[in-house]
Amino acid sequence: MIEVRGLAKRFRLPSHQGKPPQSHDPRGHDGWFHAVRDVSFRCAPGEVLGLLGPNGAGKTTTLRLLSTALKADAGSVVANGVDLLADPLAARQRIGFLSGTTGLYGRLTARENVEYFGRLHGMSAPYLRRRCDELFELLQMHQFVDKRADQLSTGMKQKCAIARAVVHEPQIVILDEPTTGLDVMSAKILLDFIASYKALRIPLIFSTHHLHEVDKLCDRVCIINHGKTAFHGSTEELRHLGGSADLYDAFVDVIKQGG
Ligand SMILES: Nc1ncnc2c1ncn2[C@@H]1O[C@H](COP(=O)(O)OP(=O)(O)OP(=O)(O)O)[C@@H](O)[C@H]1O
Repeated sequence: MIEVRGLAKRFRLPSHQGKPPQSHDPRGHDGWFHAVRDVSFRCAPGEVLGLLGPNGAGKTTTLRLLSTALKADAGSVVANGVDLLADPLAARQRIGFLSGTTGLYGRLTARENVEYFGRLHGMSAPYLRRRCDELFELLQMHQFVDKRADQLSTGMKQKCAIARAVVHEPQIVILDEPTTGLDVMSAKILLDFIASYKALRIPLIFSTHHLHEVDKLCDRVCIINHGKTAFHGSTEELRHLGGSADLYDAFVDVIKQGG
């Protein structure tokens, strides 16, 4: 179980920038931009949680706080009783994090990129080999696994980045917009891969703009608007929020209500 409570993060606005980045955005004041103001949600073993919200809502910042890539100003992230914000090393061992910004090593092959991260996590050679074979099979990477990363297509790179993020068999998986840039067949492989975590009873959190992915995969949803949790509940609760049983309508309602 991962439980996130009252997460907050602000960034200093450049001194020449009197106004917040979006002038209608209530988050910029006093020389700071409060990107994440109060985000709370939980994800239990066997659940997939979808993190939704308009562009700039604070999804990536929230996920970077969870992964300890950024230091939170307030709030807590507790996983199986361990306070991850207080113990970033424990967090990095427990969490597999796919970020939209971390590049692969271009001169290494896909296989070498994944193996390198496995070794950094202290995996033994036979265990690492077994785990890589399993991941390359699940993500259908065999055709390009020995190609240099700088020669891979966008979708191939994304699969490689995901394999790298979860090579150490983390207890919690966090993926920032994992299907971005993937064609239909690759997206299907990835969605099946995400779904497989339910059977493993490993909480998986992913951000997305695609409501059909939420419909297909998510047990639970957190909608962030202007840096705050505007909705948190089961996908079924969200679906019936507006009475139309349509996720698109419900999402729009939550955002229009100003969350
Ligand atoms: N390092 C930073 N310094 C200043 N502002 C930042 C920084 N990182 C993010 N922000 C601002 O915080 C807000 C939230 O950004 P974030 O990337 O978390 O949004 P998002 O919900 O992931 O958006 P998208 O759907 O477009 O990916 C944005 O207004 C962004 O400009």
